Amino acid sequence: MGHKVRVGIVGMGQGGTTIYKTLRGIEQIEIITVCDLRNTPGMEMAKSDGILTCLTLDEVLTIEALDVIIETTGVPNVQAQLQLVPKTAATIIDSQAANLMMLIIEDKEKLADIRRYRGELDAILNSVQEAIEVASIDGRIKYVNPSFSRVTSIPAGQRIGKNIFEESPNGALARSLRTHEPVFAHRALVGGTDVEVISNSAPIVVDGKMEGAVVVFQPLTDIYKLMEQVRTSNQVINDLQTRINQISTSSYTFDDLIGSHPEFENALNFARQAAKSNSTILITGESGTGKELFAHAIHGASLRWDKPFIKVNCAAIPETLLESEFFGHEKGAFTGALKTKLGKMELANGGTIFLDEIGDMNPYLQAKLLRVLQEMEFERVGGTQTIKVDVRVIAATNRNLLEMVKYGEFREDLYYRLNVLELRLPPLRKHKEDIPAYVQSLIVKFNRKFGKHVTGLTSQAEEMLMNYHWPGNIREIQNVLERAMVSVEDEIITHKHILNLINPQSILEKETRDEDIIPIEELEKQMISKALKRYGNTVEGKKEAANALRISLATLYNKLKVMS
Ligand SMILES: Nc1ncnc2c1ncn2[C@@H]1O[C@H](COP(=O)(O)OP(=O)(O)OP(=O)(O)O)[C@@H](O)[C@H]1O
Repeated sequence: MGHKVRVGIVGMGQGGTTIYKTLRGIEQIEIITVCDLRNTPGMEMAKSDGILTCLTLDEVLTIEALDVIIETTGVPNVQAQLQLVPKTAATIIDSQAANLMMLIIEDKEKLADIRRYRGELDAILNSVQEAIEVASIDGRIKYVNPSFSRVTSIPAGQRIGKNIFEESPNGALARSLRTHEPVFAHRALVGGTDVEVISNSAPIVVDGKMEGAVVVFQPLTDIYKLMEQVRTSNQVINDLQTRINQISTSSYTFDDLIGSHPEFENALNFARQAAKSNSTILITGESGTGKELFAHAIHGASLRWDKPFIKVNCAAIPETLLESEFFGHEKGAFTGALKTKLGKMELANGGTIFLDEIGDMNPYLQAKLLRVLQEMEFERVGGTQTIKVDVRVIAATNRNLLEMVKYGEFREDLYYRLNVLELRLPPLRKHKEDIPAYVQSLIVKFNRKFGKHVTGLTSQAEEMLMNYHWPGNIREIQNVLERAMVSVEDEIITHKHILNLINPQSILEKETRDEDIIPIEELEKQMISKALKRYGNTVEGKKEAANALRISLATLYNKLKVMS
């Protein structure tokens, strides 16, 4: 390689600086000096590059062996002085020639800029998921990005050069070209394909003149996929929410149980003992005697207190769902089983499952439950994997299971499995002495709820409550008190507030005490109304009532006719 061309630049304004910047990147050129009487940014730059800087042309001219001096000042004096430099010493490029040089350089720089933009744009267009297509104002397709080909399966080569008015005359792009307006959320098939897309298009305007248009679109399937993902995520959130709701660590303790009558005390003591063991407990008692409350308290006092307490109301779940409620199901186990779902048994793992209304469980499930109680293992509906759990079972019922066993309505083996420890809760009428304490606690509770200041009840009202039969037990006394508290205006509840709230028929029933002898006919009436109260006045209820009374349904209807 020959020797480098040694250059000096006179005038380091904008032009000189541009020339400087360009020349310094060229390997065959060595910039020896730059010159300007002002300290321009170009001078600064050269200084920091380690180039000799001069303030006057004279200084430049003292430097020997410059091959070329580029003059960019355009100042006549300077030009004149330079003309005197002998051609053999250095070639002078004057300001005109330098201007020309600058124009060429600037153009080259612009081109480089454009190339850079183009590179960036290509990278963007190639990386977006959306399909992009550009057409010129006459409809000629000029560009499609790779996503366009992915979405439509049309290779770029088969699309570019064609006319959009022929290919997709009703698409958003053609429409924007026709109307000169943007188009939003246009749903259509991409021309010649069955790909449904949703597109947005806009005119391309250069210097106020529309030169073409661009369309951006996504296949609906992509959007559906996204929606599907959103739906699945929502499902997960919902599942977790229900799980959180289901997993209630029990909220009641033995301290919440009011009552000091010996019969109630016995139940309490028994329950406290039972809480310490892991044995299955069967809680029996009429409706509203506090079976659920006891179950909570037992769990709360057991070693499992910090683990889940899961309640299943065996009567409330439709029979078809009961099995999946209990054992969960695998995805696709049946129509509608879109996701794998954990059953209550799995949710209760480590804790306690409370099987309320166990007497209402269907025979098929009774058999399944028996196996779970024996082995503590089961399979999800539609699943093959055996799942092992450690769950304490507390069951409750207001029905006479032993009797149901006798009549084949409840599995005997299951009954004995459940009835390891039996906690019998006395009906309220058996521990009436506890009524004043209940009432007092309810008054406190409802004062808070209704913002009242009731202090108690008259002795006549209290006597009325004591004499009542309370078929609905504590739940009923709660309802009666709540309604009385709504109507009371003073601080004392009187018998008038209560009179209409309790069922006089029950007082009548109460009056025939156990030891009284009453006419058989009367007893029959009482038994029939008791049975109907228990099973309900519906056709189904009457069937069950007839069953329990051991008479045919027809006989029951006859007797009811006579009674009314
Ligand atoms: N000993 C008690 N002290 C205070 N409140 C009680 C007591 N027993 C029950 N209760 C309250 O009485 C209501 C009924 O109790 P719970 O739901 O436990 O009865 P249950 O026997 O499970 O009834 P069912 O068989 O109808 O489901 C609840 O509001 C409960 O808090």
